[in-house]
Amino acid sequence: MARAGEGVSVTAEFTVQPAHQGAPGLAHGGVLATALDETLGSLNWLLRTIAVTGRLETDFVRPVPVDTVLHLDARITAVHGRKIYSTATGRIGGPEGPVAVRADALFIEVKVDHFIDNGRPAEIQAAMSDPDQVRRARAFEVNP
Ligand SMILES: CCCCCCCCCC(=O)SCCNC(=O)CCNC(=O)[C@H](O)C(C)(C)COP(=O)(O)OP(=O)(O)OC[C@H]1O[C@@H](n2cnc3c(N)ncnc32)[C@H](O)[C@@H]1OP(=O)(O)O
Repeated sequence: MARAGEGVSVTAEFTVQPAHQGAPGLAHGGVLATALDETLGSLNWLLRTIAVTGRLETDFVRPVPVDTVLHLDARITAVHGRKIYSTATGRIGGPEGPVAVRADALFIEVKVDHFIDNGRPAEIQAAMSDPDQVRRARAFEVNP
């Protein structure tokens, strides 16, 4: 669950589950990168822009144990043509706790055809025929 903040920003929390571990008892870096990517990606909804991740540069600053709540904070830093630049931090021990992960991202605006042309037809068809408008829109955002 992500919430709009001041300016073009969002905050979110992600709880590291046992299924997310890489080294014993610690979050896998790829899962943490996914949490950052998802939080950064939700910023584009505030701009009402359809965009995909072109570049995601991640710093892993501290190990994140299983059962930890990662407090995510993301904001847009610049928009230039189709390019949307954004940055995010993930803190542990609370929203003001130490930074465990951070990322800088570049999202590229695309037409909805990006998904229709490149996605698997069965999933595209299922998403497009969902009578719930909100679910239909969000189906393109995150895998169920
Ligand atoms: C309906 C709701 C949808 C919600 C989506 C939520 C997404 C969730 C987050 C994700 O995980 S998205 C999935 C992972 N990402 C991808 O699958 C993207 C795969 N890559 C592509 O499809 C294409 O590379 C891409 C659409 C990103 C760019 O191809 P284009 O041919 O449209 O762009 P082009 O090459 O013309 O580049 C446009 C500008 O962006 C720049 N650019 C593109 N990719 C870049 C890159 N990787 N690094 C730096 N710059 C990049 C490029 O230099 C150029 O800059 P300039 O305008 O200044 O010339």
